[in-house]
Parts: sequence; structure tokens; C-alpha cells
Amino acid sequence: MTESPQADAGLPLPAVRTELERAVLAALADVVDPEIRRPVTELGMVESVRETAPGEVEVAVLLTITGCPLRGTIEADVTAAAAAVPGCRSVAVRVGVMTPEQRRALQDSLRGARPANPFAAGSLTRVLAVASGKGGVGKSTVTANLAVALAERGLAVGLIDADVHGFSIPGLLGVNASPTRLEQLILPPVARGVKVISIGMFLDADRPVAWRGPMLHRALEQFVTDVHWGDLDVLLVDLPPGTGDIAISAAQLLPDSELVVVTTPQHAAAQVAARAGQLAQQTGQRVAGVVENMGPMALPDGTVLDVFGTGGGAEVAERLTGALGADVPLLGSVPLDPALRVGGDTGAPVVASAPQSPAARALLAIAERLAVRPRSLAGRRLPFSPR
Ligand SMILES: Nc1ncnc2c1ncn2[C@@H]1O[C@H](COP(=O)(O)OP(=O)(O)OP(=O)(O)O)[C@@H](O)[C@H]1O
Repeated sequence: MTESPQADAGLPLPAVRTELERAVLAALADVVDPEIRRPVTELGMVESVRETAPGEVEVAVLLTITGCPLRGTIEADVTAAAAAVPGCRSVAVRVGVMTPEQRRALQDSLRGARPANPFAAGSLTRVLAVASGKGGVGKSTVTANLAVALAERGLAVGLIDADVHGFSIPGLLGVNASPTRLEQLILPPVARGVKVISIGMFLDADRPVAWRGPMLHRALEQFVTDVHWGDLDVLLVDLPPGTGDIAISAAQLLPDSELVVVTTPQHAAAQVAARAGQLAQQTGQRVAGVVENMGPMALPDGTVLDVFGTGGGAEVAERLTGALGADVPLLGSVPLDPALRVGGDTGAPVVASAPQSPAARALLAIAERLAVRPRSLAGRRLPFSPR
């Protein structure tokens, strides 16, 4: 007798006739598509499982697109899962590509009953928008490292690079892959456990982005609604420096988002950073805390080099606490550290590549604080309605 059950998502599973075919299909439920992060059996990717001779199995796998960069990984994972089934002596994997109808069915099942904006008010995902007063304070470097550190703690993490004019997140995470398009749905590349999307993945890297506010808003809206994020615990957003259009768009599109303000220890930088944080007053966002970056660095002989001075982070936290009428903590101070710069240049975030370095230790401690959601959102202001 042949059976043709339905996968959980409503996509068909192949019919199986023998015990071995049934056991191999069951084993393939442990093979997870690296982009969508769901079992291949739920995604309509297993076209057939055939026992061509006793103990010999042929598995036909359907990729979402031709030239899928993850073909090798999927092929290897399917082979390993099938080969581990008792009684399976040999495995042959045949790789094909989905038809447009199959792709549409997959897109529909992934979209399913999800709301158009998965991060609308009441979302269970904690959204942290990382802001700074001015450029070059290390906001993107801090964001990329916090994302990896949170993913290493077992959280499902997404990262939107909304720094449209100075996108640097793909480089910091070592992502070269372009997002896969599944009809209208964009599947974000996954780097070090983080689902990441950046305007830089859609543009010629050497061309400047000369976009006005509405285009930027539309781009961010697409990142929020057209990207398949799945169920995230945390979404980080790397905002452009300052208090421009994108920061306001982000507050509108991600209404429950909290700001994390990055500053250097310098008094002048702290003043500008506090202004960026005060945007929360108008947008109704909570400020989760302040990260001081490029803080004092301990030299091997024990002396401390404070290139950018001291105290800027505490100053911003104090100012924002006063201005917003809610406790804004200093989450930590990340020292100046060549390891952090090298990790960024090589696409190997320091929290993963050199976790014992001073900067990594500080960033890991900050991630630990952020991984715990505060119990109360008291102190939030009512959102403004832009005219
Ligand atoms: N703590 C640190 N120690 C040493 N180098 C650092 C540190 N933090 C950041 N850097 C380096 O400083 C430079 C600027 O960092 P980054 O690009 O993250 O800044 P940014 O605030 O995101 O800038 P922008 O918003 O203008 O794009 C990078 O070369 C980065 O490697």
C-alpha cells in the first residue's frame, strides 16, 4: 500500500511503499533547510524516496532555486540522514529544482497565517534598534557582535542593517551570499546563527545610495514584511547615525522596539548621543540602555590608555534617565581593542573568534544583560502620530 501524507505546513510528502522508504523519510525530518530553518520534509523539498534495490535508496530533493548556494550542504545532510537509517546500505541523492507552482505553494505555506508585519504591536519578538549620535562610534560593530553573542546563547536572532548609506553588517559578519528569492518572499542569509538582511545585498557596493526618505521607508518596510524571519526571539536593527528619517520609520514599523544607544566616552560625543536617545521621547520607544564603546584600554604594562576620555556612557545614561523619566542603564563599556577591529575587518566577530579578548568579554556581558527581558515597560511614553 502507498501512503501520501501531508507535511505539517500543508505541503505534500512523497508516497512511500516499503519500511525502509518510510524510515528514510522519517529520518529526513531531521534535515533542516539552512535558510528557512525548517525540516526539508515540511517544505515540499523531498520529492521522492525510492528503494531501488534491497537496502539501496534514492532520494529526490527539490531546491527552491537553480544554483542554490546551499545545494552542497543540503545534499550532504540528506545523504548523512538517510545513510544513518538501519538497513540502508547506499544512498543516491538526485537534486532538482521546484516548479514555479511548487515555489508559490511553499511561499504561501511559509507566509501562512502570519501577519504582514510580524513585529507589529504585541509581537513576542524583542526588537532592539541600535542608534548613535554620530558616525564612527562603532555602532555597527557592536550590533553585529551582540547579534552573534545572543545567537550563541541559543536565541533565534535576526538583524536588519538599516544603515542604508553606510551598510557594513554583511562585511562584519562575513556574509557574501545574496538573499534567495522565493517569489515575493526574501530568504535572508544566515551568518553565525543570525538571519541577516542588508540594503548592501541588493546594491552595487561601489555606488552611493542617493535615496530620499520615502524610498528608505519602503526599503525598511520590505525588510520587515517581505523577509521570511520565522519566529525570532530578538531582532536587532542597525540604524544610521543621528535622528533621521530611518530612525523615525523604524519606530513606526517596529512600534515595540527599544533603543540601544552607542556612544564613545568623549563628552562631546555623549551630548550628541543623548540627543539621539531623546528621540524616544517623541516616538514612544523605551531606551533599553547605553553601550559605551572605544572605552579605556588596559595596556600589557598595566597602564590604562583612555584615548577618548572616560565617563561618556554613564553621562548619556544619566541624561536619558533624567529626560525620559525612566531608568536608562549603562549596559557596559567596551574597551578600545585591536581584536575587535580585526574581527570586523575579517568578518569574524570577536565574540566568536576571540571570546577572551577584553572587547569580547565586555560585549558578551552586555548580551547577557540584554537576553533578559525587563519585566516592566513602565516609563514608556505614548507614541506620537506623525502628521
Ligand atoms: N572598541 C573598538 N576598538 C577598536 N576598534 C573599534 C572599536 N569599535 C569599533 N572599532 C572600529 O571603528 C571603526 C568604526 O566602527 P563602525 O563601522 O562599527 O562604526 P559605526 O558607528 O557603525 O559607523 P557608521 O554608523 O558611520 O557606519 C571600524 O573600523 C571598527 O573596526
